[in-house]
Amino acid sequence: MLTSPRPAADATAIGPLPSGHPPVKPKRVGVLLVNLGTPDGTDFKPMRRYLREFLSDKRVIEWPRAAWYPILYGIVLNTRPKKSGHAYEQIWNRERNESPLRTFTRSQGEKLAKRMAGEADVVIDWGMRYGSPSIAERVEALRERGCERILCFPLYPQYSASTTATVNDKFFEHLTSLRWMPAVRTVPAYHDEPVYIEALARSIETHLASLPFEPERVIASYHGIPQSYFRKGDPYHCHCQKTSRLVEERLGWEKGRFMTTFQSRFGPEEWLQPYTDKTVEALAKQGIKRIAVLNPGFVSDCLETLEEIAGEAGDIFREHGGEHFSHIPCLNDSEGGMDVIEHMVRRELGGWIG
Ligand SMILES: C=CC1=C(C)c2cc3[nH]c(cc4nc(cc5[nH]c(cc1n2)c(C)c5CCC(=O)O)C(CCC(=O)O)=C4C)c(C)c3C=C
Ligand SMILES: [Fe+2]
Ligand SMILES: [Fe+2]
Repeated sequence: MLTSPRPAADATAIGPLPSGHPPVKPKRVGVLLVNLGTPDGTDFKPMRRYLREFLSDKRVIEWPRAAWYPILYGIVLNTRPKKSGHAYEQIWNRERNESPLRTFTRSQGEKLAKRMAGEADVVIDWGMRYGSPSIAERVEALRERGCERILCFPLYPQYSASTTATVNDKFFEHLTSLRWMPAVRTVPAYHDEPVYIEALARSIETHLASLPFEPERVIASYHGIPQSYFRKGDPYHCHCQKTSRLVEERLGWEKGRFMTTFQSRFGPEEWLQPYTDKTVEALAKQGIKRIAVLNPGFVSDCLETLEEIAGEAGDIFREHGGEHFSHIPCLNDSEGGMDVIEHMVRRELGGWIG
């Protein structure tokens, strides 16, 4: 729990309380940053617990339960925890014994609290859709501090039902259990916000300037979703394309140097294309020797960016004749990244603060 240093409002301002009255708390405004989630450890048990919660979510896997559960419980949860645990081991933050996603999310919360320190009675907290700290736990912690208004911020620049909506679902689900429900708001997608586009463009320029080579192609690789979700009306694909178009316009490069792809296929369906791994392979085969890849859809580096892109995609590129591969880090808790988070929070708190 991260609080601005201003003293709390005077809780006794309403006068003496009748006996048996529950304690009166100072009125505060809470901000809850929520990212996807992460296992508590890389061993089979915590991995299975996390994957079970994640892959049981109907917003993530939309197949009928009667078809999906036999596969989930019969195959996926017996095989994937070991494989994923091994992948997480490659990127695990051993100092804190946690995944990078949790480390970055915590740091974003702490840095946001410092940036909001001038605001009276604003409390910043963070949680995860799957695993810990849970949304319910952190909403309760905010209410304990007197937050009668809560802004829930799903940390996804591009909206998808499989990410943004499921965070909001879980948030609202907890509210249904409360007698005294806080007033709530949720932060919308910000795929085309100028502050976000500028932060991405600058992170690309800064990173490229630090490289000993000049990439012939720079690829914006987004997490994919099944094409069927897109056909049912999920705006995610359009949000990704718009982010890429705006970044490309801002960079002002020659046409064709900046590309957009989709990574992390899961299951037998067709996912959004072009696929990142296939594109990287094709570029290497075409004789392209130098590329850089960024992940604009991820607010923090995580398994999908550090292992799948910085690791695997780099290997694929080199195996097929590429020579220089560089991963451009996510905005994480950088100044530019924090500018984006602070901008969105201040805008969405309009009328609640200041
Ligand atoms: C049908 C399956 C999946 C959909 C749809 C999906 C959408 C989606 N996911 C992210 C962001 C992240 N996904 C992460 C891991 C991950 N995603 C899926 C499946 C779907 N994702 C799986 C099976 C996994 C786990 C991989 C494993 O452990 O084996 C992560 C990484 C979490 C971490 O701790 O590092 C993120 C982040 C987005 C943005 C998205 C749709 C827009
Ligand atoms: Fe995912
Ligand atoms: Fe589209």
